[in-house]
Amino acid sequence: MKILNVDQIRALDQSTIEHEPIAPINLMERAALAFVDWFVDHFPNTTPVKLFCGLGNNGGDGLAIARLLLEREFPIEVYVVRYARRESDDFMHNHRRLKLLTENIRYVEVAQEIPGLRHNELIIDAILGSGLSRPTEGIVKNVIDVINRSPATVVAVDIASGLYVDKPNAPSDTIVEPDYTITFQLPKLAFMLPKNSRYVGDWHIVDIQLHKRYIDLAPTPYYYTQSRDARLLLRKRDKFSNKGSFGHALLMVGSYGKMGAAVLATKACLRSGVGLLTVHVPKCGYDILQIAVPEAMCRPDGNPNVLTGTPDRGASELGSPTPADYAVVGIGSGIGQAPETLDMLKGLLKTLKKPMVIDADALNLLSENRELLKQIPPNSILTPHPKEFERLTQKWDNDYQKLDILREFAQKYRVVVVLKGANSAIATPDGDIHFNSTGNPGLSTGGTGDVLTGVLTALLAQNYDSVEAAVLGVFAHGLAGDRVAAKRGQIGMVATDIIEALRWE
Ligand SMILES: NC(=O)C1=CN([C@@H]2O[C@H](COP(=O)(O)OP(=O)(O)OC[C@H]3O[C@@H](n4cnc5c(N)ncnc54)[C@H](OP(=O)(O)O)[C@@H]3O)[C@@H](O)[C@H]2O)[C@@H](O)CC1
Ligand SMILES: [K+]
Repeated sequence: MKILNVDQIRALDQSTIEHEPIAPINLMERAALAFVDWFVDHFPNTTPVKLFCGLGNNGGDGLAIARLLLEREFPIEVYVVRYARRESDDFMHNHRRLKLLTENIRYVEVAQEIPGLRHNELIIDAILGSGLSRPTEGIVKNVIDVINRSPATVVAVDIASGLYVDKPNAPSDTIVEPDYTITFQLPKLAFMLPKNSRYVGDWHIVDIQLHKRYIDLAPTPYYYTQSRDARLLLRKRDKFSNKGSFGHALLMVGSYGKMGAAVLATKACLRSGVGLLTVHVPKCGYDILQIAVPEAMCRPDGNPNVLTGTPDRGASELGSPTPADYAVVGIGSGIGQAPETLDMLKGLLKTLKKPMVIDADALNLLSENRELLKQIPPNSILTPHPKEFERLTQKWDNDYQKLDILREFAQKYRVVVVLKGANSAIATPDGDIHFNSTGNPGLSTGGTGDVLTGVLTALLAQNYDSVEAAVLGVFAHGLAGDRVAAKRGQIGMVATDIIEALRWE
């Protein structure tokens, strides 16, 4: 699903009006109805509602919502925040319609006119929407402060008042902190960014049938991966396939004390459809791996504790293939940062041409030796968490700058970068960024990154292209986390649960 910028959202509105065609006021009615459908599904009509609206079209939506909720017998009070003298046409229209139904519309121009808010009430925030052009101030700021201090549940219409759709707010900006945001048609870039989470809450999209062709043609670097997007990427298995059809992967993982990471990556790789899997581990990990995962072949390193890349004498794999002989190499989980391991990584980068998966300590080794970055095979997938990415690049002032740095890095080195976190951001060599929709805070626990490395290695081995593998793998990994959370909660979740919950249909 695409994420459009604020100018495109405005143009989409116009395009819908012209092409459907539909009168603007009827489009506003459609938006209000879609909001109300969600609302009545979530709150009983005994809940007292206070609705705050501004004077533009977000406020117009609010007035239409107020009328529709009154018709559904919600006890609702409407407060028009009069920050200016100019109302939009559709605001005026809905104001007239609402007045036919109720006298109970109040106007807030000074702080004394702001009502008290109680915990059993619901607040609907329709003060400012995507038309925000400057920081909130004066009476708008006062109202937002009162809303944010109140214990009431807050639902924002389209976007929290005071939050920009696609550019950074200043730390000093006053912005509504909603429990829910019900947004029209498309997700907004602001919703994807970690620092905005308190200004977004739990967000949901409602479909208001905006012009589909405009959306299809609109250029954008930003995408949001939902279930149907992921399903389109997933391939079915051919009836006549065999294990050779799904690639032979090599994982180079583990070190003394970190063999758990190796086992997790191995199991996840096998649970993600790889045809054959060889795992190169330091010699100390040989028994561990063979016992823990009988499905994988093991290539013990000559070194007892860390990876050097040189197999132990007597390692019995047929014809002793080199890493370049495998369909894909996944490297990093639990490998540590020993000098011998760095030498191994340097050697691999010199010889490997096919995309690799690079994670964890392999990324830390790269950040200590940035001259190696340009040797990474094109279309490799790197999976840093924000701290690892900062070490690879630089500090950022805000989440938008982080996206710029992410995009530039992926383009410069022609790699796919999975920046892990809530709404993991996947940057492609072409400059696109795909935000993931699955996953939950339960995934913030040791070993889940190793699981992802295994998943991505398996997908590359099966010949998914790197962007598809990253988008699909990250989605499936997060979805597995959501399944575990639904079954046993977020707090007790461990990485092994994620592996068990992976599904590929
Ligand atoms: N697009 C769509 O697809 C659909 C959109 N719909 C709805 O329309 C909403 C967008 O409406 P909108 O464009 O009228 O802007 P809105 O946010 O109501 O602001 C009003 C005006 O306030 C002003 N202003 C700006 N910042 C300010 C500040 N800090 N303090 C005070 N004033 C400030 C600014 O005017 P300015 O002063 O900059 O000229 C601005 O124009 C959208 O969120 C959705 O709810 C749906 O109905 C149907 C489908
Ligand atoms: K709003």
